Amino acid sequence: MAKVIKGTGFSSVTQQEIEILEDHLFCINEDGFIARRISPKQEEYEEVLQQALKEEQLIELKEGQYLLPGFIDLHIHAPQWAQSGTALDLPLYEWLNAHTFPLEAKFSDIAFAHKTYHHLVDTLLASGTTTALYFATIHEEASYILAQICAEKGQRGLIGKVVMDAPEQNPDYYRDASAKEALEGTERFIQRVKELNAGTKQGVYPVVTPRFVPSCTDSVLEGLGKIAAAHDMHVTSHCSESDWAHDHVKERFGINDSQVLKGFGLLTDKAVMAHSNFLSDEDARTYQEQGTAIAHCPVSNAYFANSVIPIKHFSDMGVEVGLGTDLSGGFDPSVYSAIRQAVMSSRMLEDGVDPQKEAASRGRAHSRITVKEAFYFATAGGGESVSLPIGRLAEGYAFDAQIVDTGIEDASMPIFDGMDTLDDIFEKLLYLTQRRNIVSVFVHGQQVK
Ligand SMILES: Nc1nc2[nH]cnc2c(=O)[nH]1
Repeated sequence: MAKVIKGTGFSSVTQQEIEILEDHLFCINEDGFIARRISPKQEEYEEVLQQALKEEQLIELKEGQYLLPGFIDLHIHAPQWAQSGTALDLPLYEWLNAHTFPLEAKFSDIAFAHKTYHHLVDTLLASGTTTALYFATIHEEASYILAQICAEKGQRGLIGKVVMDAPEQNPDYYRDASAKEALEGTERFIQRVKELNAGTKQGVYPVVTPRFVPSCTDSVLEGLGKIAAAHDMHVTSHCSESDWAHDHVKERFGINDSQVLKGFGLLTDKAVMAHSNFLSDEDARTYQEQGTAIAHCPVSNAYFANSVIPIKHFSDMGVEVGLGTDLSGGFDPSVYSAIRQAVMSSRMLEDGVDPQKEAASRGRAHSRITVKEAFYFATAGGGESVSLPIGRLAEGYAFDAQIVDTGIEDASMPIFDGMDTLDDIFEKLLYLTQRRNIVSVFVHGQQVK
């Protein structure tokens, strides 16, 4: 073994159920995977513990520290980190044109890309995000720099060079010159990131990334579908996010966003579609059949979605679900915030929000999710969505983890006199953890914080 971690951890079994791994040994092999998970009841516990001590491989959690899987952010716009926390009073379409496209255009400047992306990846790792599915920009060099920074700093990155070639929907100063150039650039980017990945332990992956249907011509969508199939690539995009985006696609094609994406070969089992708020049941069944996942972005949805997604309903239909921060439509880089908002938004959908209405007709029944379900989305669900063995503290999974210290000075949690069960502590961890509480982070067995 390369490392043995001793401590109490929490990991999802199903969406509703977690396992509490009290005082377990997590044995990490040279390849960065959890080779063995040993409970104190097992015979070999003491022997493995003593051996790890002797070989100086033991990392022992202190009193008040707990182990959680690293979080998976399924939807984040890396360049938008530079404007996080601003401009959220505008609707999506105006926000894109007035703020976001001008900002993203600046990533033709390599020095600016370096500065922003270093800062972002450090921030995410410090916040417990061990895997991120990124939108970069249309620029090949800046997008590649993001992949290099993930590789260097040890974050598992899935990185999309954004494609947006439709002249009517994108400004002249920020769009692909033609479908042909966009497709050639995507092919080159895929090859370069694949080569980079060959020397990277935790994995960096190129992703086919049409920004969203409104910003793409038919020919580029068709070409991207072919590239995704030819290279068996991850795919990501936005789908049916707001009234405007959803209706725009319906007017152009006469069918829903998701059916358009499917027609172009972009709804695959390695596809992750951000938002997906306005899916019909038929669309959700298509996701389920195709193995396509929803990146649920509850913070950003509060600003741009014009609705609350019935995430419980879609998840019960068997659609894979993970969480996204959606920087900077969402202002907070922490997946903890996404977990909290996912629970709160689902409660508001269930109860309804207009006090002028009768309670019985105010909300949508059976919509709430628990914090355990939101934790599942942030970990195991995210792993399933990108078809990688990540998101659980279980044998055969990559050791991606965060150690949370509940007693850290200035951020200690209200845990007194042995009153709390480990179930209570799990909930407190999810609701009260701040960045300062996250004292160590591991990706693929390597300590990165
Ligand atoms: N939230 C969000 N939605 C989009 N739709 C197209 N582009 C974007 C974006 O950058 N953010």
